[in-house]
Amino acid sequence: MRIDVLTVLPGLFDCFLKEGVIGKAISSGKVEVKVHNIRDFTTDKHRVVDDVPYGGGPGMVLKPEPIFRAYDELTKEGEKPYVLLTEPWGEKFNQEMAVELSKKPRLMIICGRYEGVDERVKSLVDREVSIGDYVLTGGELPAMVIMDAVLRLIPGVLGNLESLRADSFSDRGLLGYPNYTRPAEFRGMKVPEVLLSGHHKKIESWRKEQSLRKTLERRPEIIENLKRKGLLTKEELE
Ligand SMILES: O[C@H]1NC=Nc2ccccc21
Repeated sequence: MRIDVLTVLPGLFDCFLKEGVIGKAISSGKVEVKVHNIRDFTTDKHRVVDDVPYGGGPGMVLKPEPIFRAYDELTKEGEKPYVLLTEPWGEKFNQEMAVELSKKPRLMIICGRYEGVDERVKSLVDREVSIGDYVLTGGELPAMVIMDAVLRLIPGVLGNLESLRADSFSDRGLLGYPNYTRPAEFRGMKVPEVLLSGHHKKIESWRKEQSLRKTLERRPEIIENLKRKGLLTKEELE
């Protein structure tokens, strides 16, 4: 997969693209992420990327020209990208959308900023996406959240597919089970015996029960939803 990011703050992405799972996925060539500074697509001396809103009002709006110039330049060759715009009022990002986006061969993420982008930019956009009902200073962190959730789903990026399978939100949206590692007892807190038993069937059913219990406790609507769709087995319903 290739992702092109358009932003006025490219420096915010430096660590994200170098460290951890994402950093390895890029350095190994499994995925390609290019961050572009919208300012590099201005033509005036002061490299202006924003301006005051027509009709008055607070703050600044990202101008259309530099973004369109960047889009034209970056789509001259190769597959047309599926274009996202990070917006406070966009469609709520979730695991389902992450799975859908992970299947696209090429993405472009335009990072919203200031009081937003000129409305005409949206003629380039396939999906306006928000990561939540709170207002951030810009769309760069949302772009990183989206890339993190999407890139980890690309085959080969996460070493052990098992951890992908056991993820929260991936087994029918149930929350994940509790995890423990050595030592078996720490400050008086013991690891549940079943996990030390080596009895895989018992461990599996304990984990399933913990996952159902945690989901019922914290996100009852997920259980209700699965019940309605008949996606819970008889044992799970007990
Ligand atoms: O993803 C959004 N969630 C919250 N705040 C934002 C601010 C700018 C762009 C995008 C978002």
